Amino acid sequence: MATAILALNAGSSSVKFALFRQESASAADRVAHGAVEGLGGAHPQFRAVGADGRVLAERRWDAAGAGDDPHHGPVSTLIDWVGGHLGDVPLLGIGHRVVHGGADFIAPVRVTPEVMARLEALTPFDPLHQPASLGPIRALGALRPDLPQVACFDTAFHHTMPETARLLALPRRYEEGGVRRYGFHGLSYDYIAGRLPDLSPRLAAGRTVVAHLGNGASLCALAAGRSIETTMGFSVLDGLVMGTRCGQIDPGVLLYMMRAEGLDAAGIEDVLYRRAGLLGVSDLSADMRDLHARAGSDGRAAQALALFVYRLTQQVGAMAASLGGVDGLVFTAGIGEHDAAIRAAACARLGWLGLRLDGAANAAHAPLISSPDSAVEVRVIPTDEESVIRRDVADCLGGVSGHVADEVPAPGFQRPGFEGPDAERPIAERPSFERNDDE
Ligand SMILES: Nc1ncnc2c1ncn2[C@@H]1O[C@H](COP(=O)(O)OP(=O)(O)O)[C@@H](O)[C@H]1O
Ligand SMILES: CC(=O)OP(=O)(O)O
Ligand SMILES: [Mg+2]
Repeated sequence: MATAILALNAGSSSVKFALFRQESASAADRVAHGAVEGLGGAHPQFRAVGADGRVLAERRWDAAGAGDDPHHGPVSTLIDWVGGHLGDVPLLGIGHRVVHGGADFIAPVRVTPEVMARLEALTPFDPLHQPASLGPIRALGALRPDLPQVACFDTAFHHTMPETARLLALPRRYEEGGVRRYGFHGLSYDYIAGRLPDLSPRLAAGRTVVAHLGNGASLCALAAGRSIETTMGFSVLDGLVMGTRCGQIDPGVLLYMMRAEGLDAAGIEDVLYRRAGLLGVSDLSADMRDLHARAGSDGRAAQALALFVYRLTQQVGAMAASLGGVDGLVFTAGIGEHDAAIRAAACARLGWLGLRLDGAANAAHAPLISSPDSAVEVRVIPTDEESVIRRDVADCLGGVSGHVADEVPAPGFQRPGFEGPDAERPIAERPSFERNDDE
Protein backbone atom coordinates (compact mmCIF):
# COMPACT_ATOMS: atom_id res chain seq x y z
CA MET A 1 0.00 0.00 0.00
CA ALA A 2 1.25 3.49 -0.78
CA THR A 3 2.32 5.72 2.11
CA ALA A 4 3.71 9.24 2.29
CA ILE A 5 6.49 11.02 4.14
CA LEU A 6 6.82 14.76 4.66
CA ALA A 7 10.34 16.22 5.00
CA LEU A 8 10.79 19.68 6.54
CA ASN A 9 13.91 21.82 6.34
CA ALA A 10 13.44 24.81 8.62
CA GLY A 11 15.58 27.93 8.41
CA SER A 12 15.46 31.19 10.31
CA SER A 13 12.83 32.80 8.08
CA SER A 14 11.46 29.93 5.98
CA VAL A 15 10.40 26.30 6.18
CA LYS A 16 11.05 24.33 2.99
CA PHE A 17 9.30 21.02 2.51
CA ALA A 18 9.16 18.01 0.21
CA LEU A 19 6.36 15.46 0.10
CA PHE A 20 7.21 11.88 -0.92
CA ARG A 21 4.87 9.10 -1.94
CA GLN A 22 6.24 5.59 -1.51
CA GLU A 23 4.69 2.74 -3.47
CA SER A 24 7.15 0.08 -2.35
CA ALA A 25 10.64 -0.45 -1.02
CA SER A 26 12.13 0.40 -4.40
CA ALA A 27 10.03 3.42 -5.38
CA ALA A 28 9.72 6.77 -3.63
CA ASP A 29 8.60 9.79 -5.65
CA ARG A 30 8.74 13.43 -4.69
CA VAL A 31 5.17 14.48 -5.49
CA ALA A 32 5.41 18.06 -4.25
CA HIS A 33 7.77 20.56 -2.72
CA GLY A 34 7.58 24.14 -1.59
CA ALA A 35 8.05 26.51 1.31
CA VAL A 36 6.50 28.78 3.84
CA GLU A 37 8.36 32.07 3.60
CA GLY A 38 8.31 35.28 5.59
CA LEU A 39 8.11 33.59 9.01
CA GLY A 40 8.06 36.19 11.74
CA GLY A 41 6.99 38.86 9.22
CA ALA A 42 3.56 40.44 8.75
CA HIS A 43 2.49 38.30 5.77
CA PRO A 44 3.87 34.76 5.66
CA GLN A 45 3.18 32.92 2.43
CA PHE A 46 2.84 29.28 1.51
CA ARG A 47 3.55 27.80 -1.91
CA ALA A 48 3.47 24.19 -3.09
CA VAL A 49 4.80 23.04 -6.46
CA GLY A 50 4.22 19.68 -8.14
CA ALA A 51 6.85 17.34 -9.60
CA ASP A 52 6.17 18.86 -13.03
CA GLY A 53 6.82 22.40 -11.77
CA ARG A 54 3.15 23.39 -11.73
CA VAL A 55 2.06 25.57 -8.80
CA LEU A 56 -0.40 23.46 -6.75
CA ALA A 57 -1.26 25.96 -4.03
CA GLU A 58 -0.43 29.49 -2.98
CA ARG A 59 -1.60 31.15 0.21
CA ARG A 60 -0.73 34.36 1.98
CA TRP A 61 -2.07 35.44 5.33
CA ASP A 62 -1.93 38.12 7.95
CA ALA A 63 0.22 37.12 10.92
CA ALA A 64 -1.38 39.75 13.17
CA GLY A 65 -3.40 38.13 15.96
CA ALA A 66 -1.96 34.68 15.18
CA GLY A 67 -0.66 34.25 18.72
CA ASP A 68 2.85 33.97 20.08
CA ASP A 69 4.09 30.99 18.11
CA PRO A 70 5.19 32.12 14.62
CA HIS A 71 5.22 28.45 13.48
CA HIS A 72 1.63 27.59 14.36
CA GLY A 73 -0.12 29.28 11.40
CA PRO A 74 2.41 28.20 8.72
CA VAL A 75 2.61 24.63 9.98
CA SER A 76 -1.18 24.24 10.23
CA THR A 77 -1.54 25.61 6.66
CA LEU A 78 1.07 23.13 5.46
CA ILE A 79 -0.31 20.05 7.21
CA ASP A 80 -3.89 20.83 6.11
CA TRP A 81 -2.75 21.16 2.52
CA VAL A 82 -0.72 17.92 2.72
CA GLY A 83 -3.74 16.03 4.09
CA GLY A 84 -5.97 17.33 1.30
CA HIS A 85 -3.39 16.62 -1.38
CA LEU A 86 -2.74 13.05 -0.23
CA GLY A 87 -6.40 12.07 -0.05
CA ASP A 88 -6.54 8.42 1.08
CA VAL A 89 -2.75 7.91 1.17
CA PRO A 90 -1.69 7.80 4.83
CA LEU A 91 1.12 10.03 6.07
CA LEU A 92 3.65 7.68 7.70
CA GLY A 93 5.52 10.44 9.49
CA ILE A 94 7.29 13.77 9.30
CA GLY A 95 11.06 14.24 9.25
CA HIS A 96 12.81 17.42 10.29
CA ARG A 97 16.26 18.77 9.64
CA VAL A 98 17.54 19.63 13.12
CA VAL A 99 20.77 21.56 12.93
CA HIS A 100 22.27 20.53 16.28
CA GLY A 101 22.23 17.02 17.71
CA GLY A 102 25.07 17.63 20.18
CA ALA A 103 27.34 14.78 21.19
CA ASP A 104 24.57 12.26 21.84
CA PHE A 105 22.44 12.18 18.71
CA ILE A 106 24.51 10.55 15.99
CA ALA A 107 21.56 8.99 14.14
CA PRO A 108 17.98 10.04 13.41
CA VAL A 109 15.65 9.67 16.35
CA ARG A 110 11.89 9.59 16.87
CA VAL A 111 10.79 12.70 18.73
CA THR A 112 9.48 12.20 22.27
CA PRO A 113 9.06 14.77 25.04
CA GLU A 114 12.39 13.59 26.48
CA VAL A 115 14.16 13.99 23.13
CA MET A 116 12.65 17.48 22.74
CA ALA A 117 13.94 18.49 26.18
CA ARG A 118 17.45 17.33 25.27
CA LEU A 119 17.33 19.19 21.95
CA GLU A 120 16.07 22.36 23.62
CA ALA A 121 19.00 22.14 26.02
CA LEU A 122 21.30 22.52 22.97
CA THR A 123 19.89 25.97 22.08
CA PRO A 124 22.83 27.86 23.65
CA PHE A 125 25.08 25.97 21.19
CA ASP A 126 23.18 27.44 18.24
CA PRO A 127 20.80 30.17 19.37
CA LEU A 128 19.57 30.92 15.86
CA HIS A 129 19.15 27.57 14.10
CA GLN A 130 18.01 25.38 17.00
CA PRO A 131 14.81 27.33 17.81
CA ALA A 132 14.03 27.47 14.08
CA SER A 133 14.48 23.68 13.87
CA LEU A 134 12.41 22.90 16.95
CA GLY A 135 9.55 25.39 16.37
CA PRO A 136 7.81 23.35 13.65
CA ILE A 137 8.25 20.11 15.63
CA ARG A 138 6.55 21.64 18.64
CA ALA A 139 3.75 23.18 16.54
CA LEU A 140 3.11 19.89 14.72
CA GLY A 141 3.18 17.94 17.99
CA ALA A 142 0.37 20.17 19.28
CA LEU A 143 -1.65 20.08 16.04
CA ARG A 144 -1.19 16.41 15.15
CA PRO A 145 -0.01 14.40 18.17
CA ASP A 146 -0.97 11.23 16.25
CA LEU A 147 1.77 11.76 13.63
CA PRO A 148 5.24 10.33 14.35
CA GLN A 149 8.02 12.91 13.97
CA VAL A 150 11.69 12.14 13.36
CA ALA A 151 14.63 14.47 14.02
CA CYS A 152 17.46 14.20 11.45
CA PHE A 153 20.66 15.92 12.48
CA ASP A 154 23.06 18.10 10.53
CA THR A 155 25.77 17.16 13.01
CA ALA A 156 25.30 13.36 12.85
CA PHE A 157 27.24 12.69 9.65
CA HIS A 158 30.40 14.13 11.23
CA HIS A 159 30.48 11.67 14.12
CA THR A 160 33.22 9.81 12.22
CA MET A 161 35.62 12.75 12.67
CA PRO A 162 38.73 11.73 14.61
CA GLU A 163 38.98 12.95 18.19
CA THR A 164 41.91 15.24 17.41
CA ALA A 165 39.82 17.09 14.83
CA ARG A 166 37.04 17.55 17.38
CA LEU A 167 39.13 19.19 20.06
CA LEU A 168 39.33 22.92 20.69
CA ALA A 169 42.52 24.06 22.43
CA LEU A 170 40.72 25.16 25.60
CA PRO A 171 40.85 24.05 29.23
CA ARG A 172 39.42 20.51 29.51
CA ARG A 173 36.34 21.52 31.43
CA TYR A 174 34.93 23.10 28.26
CA GLU A 175 35.22 19.87 26.33
CA GLU A 176 33.51 18.04 29.16
CA GLY A 177 30.65 20.56 28.85
CA GLY A 178 30.26 19.82 25.14
CA VAL A 179 32.34 22.73 23.83
CA ARG A 180 34.02 20.95 20.94
CA ARG A 181 33.79 20.80 17.17
CA TYR A 182 30.67 19.17 15.70
CA GLY A 183 30.34 20.18 12.04
CA PHE A 184 27.10 20.90 10.15
CA HIS A 185 25.41 20.51 6.74
CA GLY A 186 25.63 16.77 7.42
CA LEU A 187 22.39 15.86 5.61
CA SER A 188 23.80 17.46 2.47
CA TYR A 189 27.17 15.70 2.83
CA ASP A 190 25.38 12.42 3.52
CA TYR A 191 23.50 12.83 0.24
CA ILE A 192 26.65 13.67 -1.74
CA ALA A 193 28.59 10.76 -0.19
CA GLY A 194 25.73 8.47 -1.19
CA ARG A 195 25.82 9.66 -4.81
CA LEU A 196 29.57 9.17 -5.28
CA PRO A 197 29.59 5.37 -5.78
CA ASP A 198 27.33 5.80 -8.83
CA LEU A 199 28.93 8.94 -10.20
CA SER A 200 32.61 8.28 -9.52
CA PRO A 201 33.92 5.12 -7.85
CA ARG A 202 37.31 6.87 -7.68
CA LEU A 203 35.94 9.67 -5.48
CA ALA A 204 33.74 7.27 -3.50
CA ALA A 205 36.84 5.32 -2.46
CA GLY A 206 39.24 8.26 -2.33
CA ARG A 207 39.77 11.71 -0.84
CA THR A 208 37.05 14.20 -1.73
CA VAL A 209 36.46 17.76 -0.60
CA VAL A 210 32.79 18.75 -0.80
CA ALA A 211 31.97 22.47 -0.91
CA HIS A 212 28.43 23.15 0.31
CA LEU A 213 28.06 26.80 -0.68
CA GLY A 214 24.61 28.17 0.20
CA ASN A 215 23.54 30.91 2.59
CA GLY A 216 25.49 28.99 5.17
CA ALA A 217 28.65 27.49 3.66
CA SER A 218 31.11 24.83 4.70
CA LEU A 219 33.56 22.24 3.39
CA CYS A 220 33.72 18.58 4.28
CA ALA A 221 36.72 16.28 3.83
CA LEU A 222 35.43 12.83 2.85
CA ALA A 223 37.79 9.86 3.18
CA ALA A 224 36.13 6.94 1.40
CA GLY A 225 32.77 8.64 1.95
CA ARG A 226 33.21 9.37 5.66
CA SER A 227 33.63 12.81 7.18
CA ILE A 228 37.07 13.25 8.72
CA GLU A 229 37.12 17.07 8.85
CA THR A 230 34.87 20.03 8.14
CA THR A 231 35.19 23.81 8.32
CA MET A 232 32.26 24.52 10.65
CA GLY A 233 33.03 23.55 14.21
CA PHE A 234 31.37 24.25 17.54
CA SER A 235 28.91 26.57 15.83
CA VAL A 236 27.72 27.44 12.33
CA LEU A 237 29.88 30.58 12.45
CA ASP A 238 33.23 28.94 11.80
CA GLY A 239 35.03 28.34 8.51
CA LEU A 240 34.09 29.96 5.22
CA VAL A 241 32.81 33.46 4.59
CA MET A 242 28.99 33.15 4.33
CA GLY A 243 26.06 35.31 3.27
CA THR A 244 25.78 37.08 6.62
CA ARG A 245 28.11 35.04 8.87
CA CYS A 246 31.75 35.86 9.47
CA GLY A 247 33.40 32.44 9.13
CA GLN A 248 36.80 31.90 10.75
CA ILE A 249 37.69 34.91 12.90
CA ASP A 250 40.34 35.84 15.43
CA PRO A 251 38.62 35.59 18.86
CA GLY A 252 40.51 38.74 19.80
CA VAL A 253 38.00 40.64 17.66
CA LEU A 254 35.19 39.53 19.97
CA LEU A 255 37.10 40.82 22.99
CA TYR A 256 37.62 44.10 21.17
CA MET A 257 33.87 44.37 20.45
CA MET A 258 33.12 43.81 24.12
CA ARG A 259 35.76 46.15 25.50
CA ALA A 260 35.89 48.94 22.95
CA GLU A 261 32.28 48.92 21.78
CA GLY A 262 30.60 47.66 24.94
CA LEU A 263 28.69 44.96 23.00
CA ASP A 264 27.08 42.20 25.02
CA ALA A 265 26.48 38.60 23.86
CA ALA A 266 23.30 39.52 21.95
CA GLY A 267 25.06 42.41 20.21
CA ILE A 268 28.03 40.27 19.16
CA GLU A 269 25.69 37.50 18.03
CA ASP A 270 23.83 39.97 15.84
CA VAL A 271 27.06 41.16 14.18
CA LEU A 272 28.57 37.70 13.64
CA TYR A 273 25.42 35.89 12.46
CA ARG A 274 23.44 38.58 10.64
CA ARG A 275 25.64 41.51 9.66
CA ALA A 276 28.95 39.95 8.70
CA GLY A 277 30.08 37.80 5.76
CA LEU A 278 29.36 38.91 2.20
CA LEU A 279 26.80 41.42 3.47
CA GLY A 280 29.20 42.98 5.95
CA VAL A 281 32.17 43.25 3.58
CA SER A 282 30.16 44.49 0.58
CA ASP A 283 27.88 46.68 2.68
CA LEU A 284 25.41 45.81 -0.05
CA SER A 285 23.99 42.29 -0.16
CA ALA A 286 24.37 38.72 1.11
CA ASP A 287 23.36 37.37 -2.29
CA MET A 288 26.05 36.36 -4.76
CA ARG A 289 23.92 37.41 -7.73
CA ASP A 290 23.73 41.00 -6.46
CA LEU A 291 27.47 41.06 -5.82
CA HIS A 292 28.32 39.84 -9.33
CA ALA A 293 25.98 42.45 -10.78
CA ARG A 294 27.70 45.25 -8.83
CA ALA A 295 31.32 44.05 -8.77
CA GLY A 296 32.23 46.03 -11.93
CA SER A 297 31.29 49.34 -10.38
CA ASP A 298 31.55 48.76 -6.64
CA GLY A 299 34.95 48.02 -5.11
CA ARG A 300 33.51 46.57 -1.91
CA ALA A 301 31.30 44.12 -3.80
CA ALA A 302 34.38 42.99 -5.75
CA GLN A 303 36.34 42.65 -2.51
CA ALA A 304 33.60 40.54 -0.91
CA LEU A 305 33.74 38.15 -3.87
CA ALA A 306 37.53 38.02 -3.74
CA LEU A 307 37.51 37.31 0.00
CA PHE A 308 34.90 34.55 -0.42
CA VAL A 309 37.05 32.81 -3.03
CA TYR A 310 40.32 33.39 -1.13
CA ARG A 311 39.02 31.84 2.10
CA LEU A 312 37.30 29.03 0.20
CA THR A 313 40.52 27.97 -1.50
CA GLN A 314 42.61 28.42 1.65
CA GLN A 315 40.30 26.05 3.47
CA VAL A 316 40.24 23.55 0.61
CA GLY A 317 43.98 23.48 1.31
CA ALA A 318 43.29 22.75 4.97
CA MET A 319 40.93 19.88 4.02
CA ALA A 320 43.59 18.57 1.63
CA ALA A 321 46.12 18.59 4.46
CA SER A 322 43.74 16.60 6.68
CA LEU A 323 43.10 14.08 3.89
CA GLY A 324 46.77 13.81 2.85
CA GLY A 325 45.88 14.87 -0.72
CA VAL A 326 42.79 15.33 -2.86
CA ASP A 327 41.26 13.14 -5.56
CA GLY A 328 38.06 15.11 -6.00
CA LEU A 329 36.31 18.41 -5.40
CA VAL A 330 32.51 18.59 -5.44
CA PHE A 331 30.50 21.82 -5.58
CA THR A 332 26.95 21.85 -4.24
CA ALA A 333 24.11 24.07 -2.82
CA GLY A 334 22.90 27.41 -4.24
CA ILE A 335 26.27 28.99 -5.09
CA GLY A 336 28.11 25.71 -5.71
CA GLU A 337 25.48 24.49 -8.18
CA HIS A 338 24.75 27.73 -10.03
CA ASP A 339 27.70 30.09 -9.84
CA ALA A 340 30.16 29.18 -12.60
CA ALA A 341 32.24 32.33 -11.98
CA ILE A 342 32.90 31.45 -8.33
CA ARG A 343 33.78 27.86 -9.29
CA ALA A 344 36.15 29.09 -11.99
CA ALA A 345 37.85 31.60 -9.67
CA ALA A 346 38.26 28.97 -6.94
CA CYS A 347 39.60 26.33 -9.32
CA ALA A 348 42.09 28.82 -10.81
CA ARG A 349 43.59 29.27 -7.33
CA LEU A 350 43.76 25.50 -6.82
CA GLY A 351 46.04 24.79 -9.78
CA TRP A 352 48.79 23.88 -7.31
CA LEU A 353 46.81 20.71 -6.55
CA GLY A 354 47.12 19.72 -10.21
CA LEU A 355 43.50 20.74 -10.71
CA ARG A 356 42.53 21.81 -14.26
CA LEU A 357 39.07 23.14 -15.03
CA ASP A 358 37.21 22.53 -18.29
CA GLY A 359 35.95 26.09 -18.82
CA ALA A 360 33.18 25.17 -21.27
CA ALA A 361 31.86 22.35 -19.07
CA ASN A 362 31.92 24.67 -16.07
CA ALA A 363 30.05 27.43 -17.91
CA ALA A 364 27.43 24.84 -18.93
CA HIS A 365 27.10 23.58 -15.30
CA ALA A 366 28.01 20.08 -16.53
CA PRO A 367 28.22 17.30 -13.90
CA LEU A 368 31.98 16.84 -14.56
CA ILE A 369 33.84 20.15 -14.94
CA SER A 370 37.52 19.17 -14.72
CA SER A 371 39.55 18.57 -17.87
CA PRO A 372 40.82 15.05 -18.68
CA ASP A 373 44.39 15.99 -17.63
CA SER A 374 43.31 17.25 -14.19
CA ALA A 375 44.77 15.43 -11.19
CA VAL A 376 41.63 16.37 -9.26
CA GLU A 377 38.19 15.36 -10.55
CA VAL A 378 35.85 18.32 -10.13
CA ARG A 379 32.09 17.75 -10.08
CA VAL A 380 28.85 19.65 -9.59
CA ILE A 381 26.27 17.58 -7.72
CA PRO A 382 22.92 19.17 -6.77
CA THR A 383 22.28 18.41 -3.13
CA ASP A 384 19.01 16.97 -1.80
CA GLU A 385 18.74 17.13 1.98
CA GLU A 386 15.02 16.28 1.87
CA SER A 387 15.56 12.86 0.30
CA VAL A 388 18.01 12.00 3.10
CA ILE A 389 15.35 13.07 5.62
CA ARG A 390 12.82 10.85 3.83
CA ARG A 391 15.19 7.88 4.01
CA ASP A 392 15.86 8.54 7.70
CA VAL A 393 12.13 8.68 8.49
CA ALA A 394 11.47 5.45 6.60
CA ASP A 395 14.37 3.72 8.39
CA CYS A 396 13.50 5.12 11.78
CA LEU A 397 9.80 4.24 11.62
CA GLY A 398 10.51 0.80 10.21
CA GLY A 399 8.52 1.47 7.08
CA VAL A 400 9.59 0.98 3.51
CA SER A 401 12.60 2.93 2.38
CA GLY A 402 13.07 3.81 -1.24
CA HIS A 403 15.79 4.30 -3.76
CA VAL A 404 17.79 6.95 -1.92
CA ALA A 405 18.29 4.57 0.97
CA ASP A 406 19.94 2.21 -1.45
CA GLU A 407 22.35 4.96 -2.49
CA VAL A 408 22.98 6.71 0.77
CA PRO A 409 24.63 4.79 3.59
CA ALA A 410 22.96 5.21 6.96
CA PRO A 411 24.73 7.36 9.57
CA GLY A 412 27.22 5.21 11.38
CA PHE A 413 27.83 3.09 8.32
CA GLN A 414 31.49 2.12 8.41
CA ARG A 415 33.07 1.82 5.02
CA PRO A 416 35.96 -0.60 5.06
CA GLY A 417 39.48 0.15 3.96
CA PHE A 418 40.24 3.71 5.06
CA GLU A 419 41.08 4.54 8.62
CA GLY A 420 41.30 8.30 8.10
CA PRO A 421 44.27 10.61 8.44
CA ASP A 422 44.75 9.91 12.11
CA ALA A 423 45.46 6.31 11.28
CA GLU A 424 49.03 5.25 11.81
CA ARG A 425 49.48 5.04 8.07
CA PRO A 426 52.38 6.92 6.44
CA ILE A 427 51.30 9.34 3.71
CA ALA A 428 53.34 7.42 1.14
CA GLU A 429 51.19 4.33 1.65
CA ARG A 430 47.92 6.16 1.16
CA PRO A 431 46.32 6.31 -2.28
CA SER A 432 48.58 8.43 -4.46
CA PHE A 433 47.80 12.08 -4.96
CA GLU A 434 48.51 11.71 -8.68
CA ARG A 435 46.03 9.04 -9.51
CA ASN A 436 45.12 10.13 -12.99
CA ASP A 437 44.68 6.91 -14.93
CA ASP A 438 45.77 8.61 -18.13
CA GLU A 439 49.22 9.35 -16.83
N1 LIG B 1 22.27 31.49 -10.18
C1 LIG B 1 22.96 31.79 -9.07
N2 LIG B 1 24.16 32.38 -9.17
C2 LIG B 1 24.86 32.70 -8.06
N3 LIG B 1 24.44 32.45 -6.82
C3 LIG B 1 23.26 31.86 -6.68
C4 LIG B 1 22.46 31.50 -7.78
N4 LIG B 1 21.34 30.93 -7.29
C5 LIG B 1 21.45 30.94 -5.96
N5 LIG B 1 22.60 31.51 -5.57
C6 LIG B 1 23.11 31.72 -4.21
O1 LIG B 1 22.73 30.65 -3.40
C7 LIG B 1 22.41 31.14 -2.10
C8 LIG B 1 21.37 30.27 -1.46
O2 LIG B 1 21.78 28.93 -1.51
P1 LIG B 1 20.86 27.80 -0.87
O3 LIG B 1 21.61 26.53 -0.97
O4 LIG B 1 19.52 27.85 -1.50
O5 LIG B 1 20.84 28.33 0.62
P2 LIG B 1 20.10 27.89 1.93
O6 LIG B 1 19.52 26.51 1.70
O7 LIG B 1 21.19 27.91 2.93
O8 LIG B 1 19.07 28.94 2.16
C9 LIG B 1 21.88 32.56 -2.33
O9 LIG B 1 22.21 33.39 -1.28
C10 LIG B 1 22.58 32.98 -3.59
O10 LIG B 1 23.67 33.80 -3.23
C1 LIG C 1 24.09 24.72 9.17
C2 LIG C 1 23.78 25.90 8.35
O1 LIG C 1 24.54 26.83 8.26
O2 LIG C 1 22.62 25.85 7.68
P1 LIG C 1 22.14 26.87 6.57
O3 LIG C 1 23.15 26.83 5.47
O4 LIG C 1 20.80 26.30 6.14
O5 LIG C 1 22.03 28.22 7.21
MG1 LIG D 1 20.30 24.88 2.60
